[in-house]
This record gives sequence, C-alpha cells and structure tokens, in this order.
Amino acid sequence: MRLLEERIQRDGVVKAEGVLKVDSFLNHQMDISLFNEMGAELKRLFADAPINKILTIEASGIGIAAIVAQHFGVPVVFAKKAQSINLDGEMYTTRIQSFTHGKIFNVIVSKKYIGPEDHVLIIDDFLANGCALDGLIEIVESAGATVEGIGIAIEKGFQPGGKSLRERGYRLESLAIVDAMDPETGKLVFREQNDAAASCADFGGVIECEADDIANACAAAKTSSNAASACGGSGANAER
Ligand SMILES: O=P(O)(O)OC[C@H]1O[C@H](OP(=O)(O)OP(=O)(O)O)[C@H](O)[C@@H]1O
Ligand SMILES: O=c1[nH]c(=O)c2nc[nH]c2[nH]1
Repeated sequence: MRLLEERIQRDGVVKAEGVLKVDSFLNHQMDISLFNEMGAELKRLFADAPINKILTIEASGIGIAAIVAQHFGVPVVFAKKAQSINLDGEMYTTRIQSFTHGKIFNVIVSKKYIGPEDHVLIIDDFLANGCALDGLIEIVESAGATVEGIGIAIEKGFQPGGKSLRERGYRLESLAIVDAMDPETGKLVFREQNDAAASCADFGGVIECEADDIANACAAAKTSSNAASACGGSGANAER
C-alpha cells in the first residue's frame, strides 16, 4: 500500500537489531485517517471472505483492528496478555514470545467470544518472527473457528514469520513489506506490491482504471516462499 510505504519512508526510524520505529503514527501515537485507509484496503483485499470476527492481540494491534472492524461491520476480540478479575469462565490460553518486550506472555481469550461458528480475520500492526500470529492461530483453531486470513500493517520480510505462514497456506496480506533496512543509512527496501492506488499509478498515472487491470496486476503480485519459525520457545498450545 503506497500510502503506508510513503509514511514509513517519511516518519519511520530504522533502529538496530531489526527494529523499525513507527510510533509517531502506528503504535503509540495513531494516525486514524491512515488507519481508515488501511481498513478500506484490507476490506478490498478480503472482500470475498465470509469474515464475522476480527481477532488481534494487545497492545499495538487493537487500534488498527478497531478501525478495520468498522469496514467489515464485525466485532473485534483482542487477546489479553495478563489475567484480570474481569476474565472469568473458560478461556483459551497460549504462550507468546513478545518481540518488543523480550519476554513470554500467557495470552488469554475468553471462550465466550470465539467459537466454531466464527470466520476470523486476524489483524496486527507488525509481523516479524510470527510468534504473535502463531499463538493467535492456535487459539482460533483450538476454538474450532476458521482463520479466513491475516491482515498486517507492516511485515518485516527479512524475518521469517511471513514466509512460514504463507508456506503453511494461510492467506496473508501485508500492506507494506520491508525486505531490507539499514540502521546506519536509514535506507528501506520495500517488496513490490500492488494495491488499488498503486495499480492505477502503474497504468500511466490514470486515476480511473479498469477493475480487470487492477485484478491482473494484483494476481501477478502474489508470492510465496518458506522459512522456519523463530518462535520455537513460545509453546503456543491453546487449552480448551
Ligand atoms: O511476529 P512477531 O515476532 O511475533 O512480532 C510481531 C508482534 O510484536 C509486537 O508485539 P509486542 O508484544 O512486541 O508489543 P505490543 O505489546 O506493543 O503489542 C507486535 O505488536 C506484534 O504483535
Ligand atoms: O514497533 C515495532 N517495530 C518492530 O520492528 C517490530 N517488530 C515486531 N513488533 C514490532 N514493533
């Protein structure tokens, strides 16, 4: 999604150890009009899927998931990283290695809010090693629900999560994929992708272009590859 790539390019800060800091617009201060465009794009990408629920994980996934959910007209459930007196009844639990906190959380979703009738779109701000998504998928599948797809704002393509999920057959759409970044120069390399706006631009900057042209361009943009998961220690085992 060109708009998001441009924003990352403009306001993102490349840190050491594979960390991209985008807290001025994505996961601390949040640019809601950008989120709204992201929601519209994800709705377009998953228009054919019978999604009736969105699942994310606290903290940074919640804001994006809430705006995306407005486009789908469905509720959002977020997985909690801590037990609380508000959590009662039966729960799904799993263990997830947090990328930025550097520790393992016991992640919890109430059985009241996800069940076999659900067709779930999983949303998150970042995809890196895939630990958060592995845990969320485990919860959805333990509930007997269907993972219809995964929508991510920023995938770091140089880390193994995206490759692994695509190889396992999950429908994964990342609005921006950073294939390389250099903390010394700040240079970012984005994977070539096609969204509605980009496709129109690719057809000579014509504002109105044929839906078929966009569909063909999008079909050509699909890629898949494989990689081992880096979340071996997280032990994502949802309990019924
Ligand atoms: O693919 P992964 O390696 O799992 O990385 C992606 C996850 O890392 C971040 O969560 P984190 O727990 O670091 O921070 P948060 O509490 O701000 O959501 C992010 O919000 C994703 O959920
Ligand atoms: O702000 C963030 N930057 C990152 O590079 C990252 N990777 C996982 N989660 C992340 N959050």
